[in-house]
Amino acid sequence: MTAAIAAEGLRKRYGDVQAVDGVDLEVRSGEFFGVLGPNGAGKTTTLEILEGLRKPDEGSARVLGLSPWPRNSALLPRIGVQLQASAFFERLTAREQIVTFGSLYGVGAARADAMLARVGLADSAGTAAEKLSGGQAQRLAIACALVHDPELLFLDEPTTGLDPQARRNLWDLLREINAEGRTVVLTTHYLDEAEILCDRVAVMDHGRILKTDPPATLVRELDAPTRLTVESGRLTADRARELLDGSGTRADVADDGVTLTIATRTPAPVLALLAEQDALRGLEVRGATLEDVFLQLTGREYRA
Ligand SMILES: Nc1ncnc2c1ncn2[C@@H]1O[C@H](COP(=O)(O)OP(=O)(O)OP(=O)(O)O)[C@@H](O)[C@H]1O
Repeated sequence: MTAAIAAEGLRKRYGDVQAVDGVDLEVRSGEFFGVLGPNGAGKTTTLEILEGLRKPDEGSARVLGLSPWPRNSALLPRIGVQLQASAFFERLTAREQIVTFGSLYGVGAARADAMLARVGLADSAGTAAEKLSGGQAQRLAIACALVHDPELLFLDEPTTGLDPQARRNLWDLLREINAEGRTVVLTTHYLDEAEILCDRVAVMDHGRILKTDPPATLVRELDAPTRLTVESGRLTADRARELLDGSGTRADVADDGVTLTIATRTPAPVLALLAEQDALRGLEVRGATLEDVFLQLTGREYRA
């Protein structure tokens, strides 16, 4: 199968800032691919190069088998780029926005209406774009990016600033768009978003991709212990250690006076012990997450 995107050695510098510093990237056709990194990691610049909006200083890219730079008129109808909500035309309603975008691609009003319904905005068709909520504006931006039925959709931080419910609703929409067979490339600085949505994630920091893998593989390869936490008080850390040692269970035990934390690679006997000691109050079990992956790859805590 041909790759939807193949890029090698991309570099882009703005003055003193090396925004993109040697990025290699391959996105498979039909994939939901995430570029994850903190602010300033170089995600947007990388996307802009792939979208044909910026010329890289170095490196080469093929998008749907074509070179995106110089701006390629054979490529533009095949890709959708989600604009920032601030890029809407002034004083047009939601429907007028999407009809206008559609007309740029020779798409009729019926398709524009269908897309409004598709993103759940049929009831807001007559609302001025600047009066839409944050989540609605993002949906309209996605509808505009899809109006010409592109094969490949680029989304730059589509859920930034949305409340949790609006984010979840948007995730459902993005999953559906991908399930229709479209390749989706998304940048995000939300670890949970990358973990939930993406088939594969490229972890990016300081202009470089540190690792690319399915989220579950990134987490599994860490081989991090499971953390079990319960309320302090029922079982002291010393007693927990003694009992765990006695049963040959390897674990690190800590108690900060509020929470007893037991980190172990064999959670089953630890759970059994906590149950035996009637010390399960407030139990939480937490495996490694992409946050731990980022910490391991960069040596720093993740700060979006
Ligand atoms: N047009 C520009 N001129 C100068 N510097 C820029 C420009 N665009 C981005 N930068 C700088 O390049 C670096 C990478 O920016 P970029 O926007 O690509 O990162 P990002 O990962 O998308 O971050 P964010 O999540 O904040 O958008 C940052 O240090 C940024 O300040």
